[in-house]
Amino acid sequence: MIEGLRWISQPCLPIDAMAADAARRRQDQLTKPRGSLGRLEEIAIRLAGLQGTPTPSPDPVQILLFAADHGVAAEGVSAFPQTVTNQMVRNIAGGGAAISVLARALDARMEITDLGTVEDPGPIPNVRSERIGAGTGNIAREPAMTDEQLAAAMNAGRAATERAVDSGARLLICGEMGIANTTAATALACALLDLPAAALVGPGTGLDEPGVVRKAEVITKALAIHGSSDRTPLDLLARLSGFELAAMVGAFITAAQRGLPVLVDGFIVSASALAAVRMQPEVRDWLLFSHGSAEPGHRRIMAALDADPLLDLGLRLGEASGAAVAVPLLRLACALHQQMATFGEAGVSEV
Ligand SMILES: Cc1cc2ncn([C@H]3O[C@H](COP(=O)(O)O)[C@@H](O)[C@H]3O)c2cc1C
Ligand SMILES: O=C(O)c1cccnc1
Repeated sequence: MIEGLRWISQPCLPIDAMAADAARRRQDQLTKPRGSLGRLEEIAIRLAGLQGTPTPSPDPVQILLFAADHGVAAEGVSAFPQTVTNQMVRNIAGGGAAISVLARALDARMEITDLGTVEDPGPIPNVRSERIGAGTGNIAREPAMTDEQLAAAMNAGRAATERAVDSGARLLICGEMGIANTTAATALACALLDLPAAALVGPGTGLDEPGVVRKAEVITKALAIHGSSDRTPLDLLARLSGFELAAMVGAFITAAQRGLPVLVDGFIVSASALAAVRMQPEVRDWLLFSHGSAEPGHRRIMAALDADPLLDLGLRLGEASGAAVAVPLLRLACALHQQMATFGEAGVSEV
């Protein structure tokens, strides 16, 4: 085990089956035909079991946003230049990005961490700097990161999650910003699922057809160098992913160990979730999934995780935007669970 990562194998917290059963019984007593609130019932029951309470709630919601650059951007695998990562970190912190608007509208807490964008013109207001390097290595030629960098990234995600737990957060959302990170996420997922690049590759920020073909070739090259099936998920994470992806893996494992439910965003975040589950299968119990991403490989990752995301809105942004959009659903599911009258209370006849 890599020095500084021994905590990965610590057990996850068990789910409170009694709280989930009590929530299920309450749902069946509320003034509606049994099961008629569909997945909203499921959400309340799941959260009750995860939070160990008859009064589940996603609030306070903590959003952790991790940003980093990717050496593989040099292969022309994104429709946008690498400098956009740092520019978008400033935009997110300045309030103008999609996630900035969503976090504000939801009154959610957000912490932004720069783990290594290539531009470094000094501190950015409201952004934590935990620079691990000036972006990762180009995975088409070399490993993305060293074991030391992997440990630093995963520990940054762990520490951010511990801060969230200690400050009373009841739902964790992770998001990312990193030009070319759909290439890293696709390579990682292909290696973990033992699938070829063509099975998962997609346009990311908007590559045209020839661009997607080139991107698949780059991923195929990366998989040939690093993707050997006898490598551990941790090794694949170091070789094929990115600092922000590794931080999210650390965050998810820590959340499950500390008992904090997670709402997983789109394609990129799901690749990290898959890696976390491969390292610690019990992490799966702590994950809810917000939406199906338009990035084609997302479906494969959802199938591998036996996940059925709540929404299907054609989103393909990242930044935790889809998870943020699903928060009102969780709020409404919990409000219904807590505030609806039972048949007995309302004097409504049961069958
Ligand atoms: C302006 C802008 C804002 C974004 N916000 C999220 N992403 C998303 O796009 C990137 C991944 O796509 P690819 O692998 O094709 O580069 C990530 O930063 C992801 O968060 C953005 C991308 C852009 C251009
Ligand atoms: O679903 C995502 O996370 C995604 C898809 C395309 C581009 N950026 C992010």
